[in-house]
Amino acid sequence: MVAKGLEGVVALTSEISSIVDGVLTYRGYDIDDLADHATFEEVSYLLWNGRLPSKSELEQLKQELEAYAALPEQLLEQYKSWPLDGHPMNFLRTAVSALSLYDAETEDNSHYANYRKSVRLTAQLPVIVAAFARLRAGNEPVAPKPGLSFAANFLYMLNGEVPSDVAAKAFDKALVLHADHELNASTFAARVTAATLTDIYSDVTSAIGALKGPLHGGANEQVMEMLKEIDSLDRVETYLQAKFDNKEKIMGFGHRVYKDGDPRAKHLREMSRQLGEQMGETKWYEMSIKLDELVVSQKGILPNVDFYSASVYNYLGIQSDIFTPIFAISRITGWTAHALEQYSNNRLIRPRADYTGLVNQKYVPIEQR
Ligand SMILES: CC(=O)SCCNC(=O)CCNC(=O)[C@H](O)C(C)(C)COP(=O)(O)OP(=O)(O)OC[C@H]1O[C@@H](n2cnc3c(N)ncnc32)[C@H](O)[C@@H]1OP(=O)(O)O
Ligand SMILES: O=C([O-])CC(=O)C(=O)O
Repeated sequence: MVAKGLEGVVALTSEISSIVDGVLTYRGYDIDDLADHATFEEVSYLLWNGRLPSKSELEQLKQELEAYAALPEQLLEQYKSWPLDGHPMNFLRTAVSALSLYDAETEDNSHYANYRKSVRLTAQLPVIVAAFARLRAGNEPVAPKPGLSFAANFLYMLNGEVPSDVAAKAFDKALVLHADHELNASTFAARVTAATLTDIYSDVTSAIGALKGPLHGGANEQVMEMLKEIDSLDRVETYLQAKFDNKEKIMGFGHRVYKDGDPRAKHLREMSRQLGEQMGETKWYEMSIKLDELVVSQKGILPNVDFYSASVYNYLGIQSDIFTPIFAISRITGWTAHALEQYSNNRLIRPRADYTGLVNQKYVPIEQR
């Protein structure tokens, strides 16, 4: 029996995050609790180490994140010669792969070296994404500002201005909500890669490639494109009806594991409402609410994490093709925590396929074909 899409298959054990009866936990902490109280730096430490940091451990992590953020100067120079008109996820995937060439520890698969690389990658991903966004707009990259939180620093490097407290807090919460999610497709890709005992840059490169797809992390960008295409509240119904008639999927809805709703969506919905009100531009929030009500009432399918994150990032002034890279900036902590776990108790991941192709073929010389 083939489990198409591996639905319901338990492929491995993990102590990192769990989804049971619609409740998501990181290391045993309910996502609602973490979203309301924890910072992204604390959550990163939690995912990697299995416990919340003490004050001094958190301080040390913050210092490491600041110290590791600088990209190799040569690589930063090279970025300027790379094509900047492609998708930012292609740039990010290539940039992470290129980083492996500049790291003396790339081939060191000891736990401590891989832990250091996890922190380094977490520090460097936002720098890469912000540098890309600025270079393609014809601006010079902005170096990270010591003393800012991880979330505030990304917005600072992107826009060249220290963000408001409201924006930095909202972004921090979005990062917390996206940090890990059990055996989602990109994390599975990272673990399959790690299970060959290759290096952690390879694991993350695989994961970025998997996250980019519109059925996974790429959906947040598609949601914003949909909102922009609809563009006004009174067009939502007609737009949706046409989608339903054409049997097209509505981006940001549905989930392989959650059938009664994604616990992260309510936080993002509330953030979208608050940001919309604060900015005096509730249109994107109101359209999202209407889409949500109609998809739920007509199809019984609920919004996932990608749905309200789109309007949240849009309210924060971020361009829609940077949404999925932002997902990666957060999920890098989950990917690397899973890679560390995989290396610590490894077995090659190699399932079987049920062969349904031709049989008994005989080679025919090319002249006779
Ligand atoms: C961070 C994340 O990765 S969250 C997910 C982000 N992806 C999206 O938002 C893309 C839109 N959603 C989807 O494509 C799917 O719901 C997925 C990929 C998330 C889950 O896929 P699966 O578990 O394989 O469910 P599947 O695609 O088989 O859907 C089951 C049924 O619900 C329908 N359905 C699922 N999602 C949607 C949707 N967004 N819009 C309309 N119908 C949908 C399917 O058409 C299918 O109907 P059928 O049984 O009549 O054929
Ligand atoms: O778990 C999944 O299939 C997708 C998801 O929601 C995530 O990666 O956050």
